Amino acid sequence: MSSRLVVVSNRVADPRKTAAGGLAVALGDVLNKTGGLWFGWSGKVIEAEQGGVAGEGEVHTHQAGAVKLVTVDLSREDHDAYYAGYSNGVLWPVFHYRLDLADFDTGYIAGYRRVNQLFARKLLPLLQPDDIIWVHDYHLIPLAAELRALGCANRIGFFLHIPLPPPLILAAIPGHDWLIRALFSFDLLGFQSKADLGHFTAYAQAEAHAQNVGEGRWRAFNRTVHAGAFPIGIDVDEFQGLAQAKEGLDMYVRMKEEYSRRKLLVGVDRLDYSKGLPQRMRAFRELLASYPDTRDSATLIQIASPSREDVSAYSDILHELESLCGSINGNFGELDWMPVRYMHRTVARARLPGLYRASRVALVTPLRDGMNLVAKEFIAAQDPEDPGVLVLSRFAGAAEQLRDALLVNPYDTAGTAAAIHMALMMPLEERRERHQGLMNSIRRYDVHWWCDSFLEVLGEASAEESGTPWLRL
Ligand SMILES: O=P(O)(O)OC[C@H]1O[C@H](O[C@H]2O[C@H](CO)[C@@H](O)[C@H](O)[C@H]2O)[C@H](O)[C@@H](O)[C@@H]1O
Ligand SMILES: O=c1ccn([C@@H]2O[C@H](COP(=O)(O)OP(=O)(O)O)[C@@H](O)[C@H]2O)c(=O)[nH]1
Repeated sequence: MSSRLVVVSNRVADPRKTAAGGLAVALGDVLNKTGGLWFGWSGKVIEAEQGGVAGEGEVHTHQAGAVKLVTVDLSREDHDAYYAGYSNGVLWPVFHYRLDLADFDTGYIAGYRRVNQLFARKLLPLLQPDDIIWVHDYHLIPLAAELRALGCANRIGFFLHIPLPPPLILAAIPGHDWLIRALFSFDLLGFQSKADLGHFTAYAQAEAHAQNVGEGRWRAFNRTVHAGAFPIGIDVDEFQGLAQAKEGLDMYVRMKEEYSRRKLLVGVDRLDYSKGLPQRMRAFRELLASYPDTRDSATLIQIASPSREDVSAYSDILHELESLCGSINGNFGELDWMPVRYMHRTVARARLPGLYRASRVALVTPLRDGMNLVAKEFIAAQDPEDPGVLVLSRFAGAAEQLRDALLVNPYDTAGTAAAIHMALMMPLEERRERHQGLMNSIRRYDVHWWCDSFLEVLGEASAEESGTPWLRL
């Protein structure tokens, strides 16, 4: 591809360093290879007494290997309305089917628009005419429309990393029509799964009266947009390399020694209500209660990395989880065995492959998840001769691809406990067969496939076909 790639996302990270959160990890992998420009929020919030004025952000430029990182600071007011407020207080819960947790009655939308306009203003002067722009995630749905309003005629694609719910859930958002109209300013829309794509096309037809004008092409508001499912993957070789590097090997050896008498289960998640952590703990408690052979032998290491602590639903889940872990250890623990080891901390990504490889079972049981890269990392890190078993929620985007995992309904406590027990007892031959099937899938649909196939379709979308770029919001 000769055009330069310009990636825009809320979260930007030095691609040579590790980051918690699947989006930053995946984009770091992609940009490390292609080079280009990565634009987004600096992660810095400027308080009013430091001169933080709503709408104005200082721009920082930093060369990180082949990637030019350009980031903008946000004022406290903008950050609170755009990130904590509209993105994570409205869009995140609704897109994860949690209308009960959404904070609709707010003025957040003004801050959300203000930051998208700020991003458009700061990005526009950095663009070259044949740049391909790839915008990521729910924080930036109106960005193409704002760029178009400033005269940007570049090809612009959008990838949604989180689920898209069915039309009647989406329609609960005040101004949902405005959001979906904004999507039509892009040339290509990518979703994580066929289910999410189906929800978009159902919404587009029912609410926006979109017409299907060819394979994957939808016309509404005088614009034609392509839409497709592009499930994100991982860089399998890079992850396996981490497993073989010193830190990965040290971790593996330490875990194997420490748990030589036990079967290790592992969970690695941001502490987010979408990840189903309390439900997982209840299933683990049910396992210990109903399958006595697991007592004194199964140990669950749960890493819950801190996330979005300024949104109240996140502090509620922390207390619930801590109390469940405490009661499981209190009720089932012995002097020489604690069933749950819980850490509220981010663990460096380089240490995870060793932990995954030493574990017999991974519990990836979100109530909803766009994809879930931890599931794929766990598979990549296994020893094919003696692999662990993946217990995976049917509500993770990854479940559409990873059919050889043990698929569970995380709301069904007894059913999930039974699946965990089956995973712990699974004979070697079946573990190998399932692992082989899972490896084939993550290798075929890896992060390079994701990036190449998205950019190929975006490259084919022509300006004439997309129609007038000046879609007014
Ligand atoms: O940036 P944060 O608010 O700290 O949150 C971290 C990221 O969480 C979400 O990740 C999603 O993208 C993953 C990769 O596609 C996917 O596997 C996972 O299922 C999603 O939850 C969020 O979408 C990102 O924007 C955040 O950066
Ligand atoms: O303590 C942690 C927790 C998570 N991760 C990484 O963060 C990403 C999480 O991505 P996923 O798609 O599973 O979920 P998200 O957090 O993006 O919703 C994975 O690459 C994990 O290896 C990490 O490095 N350290």
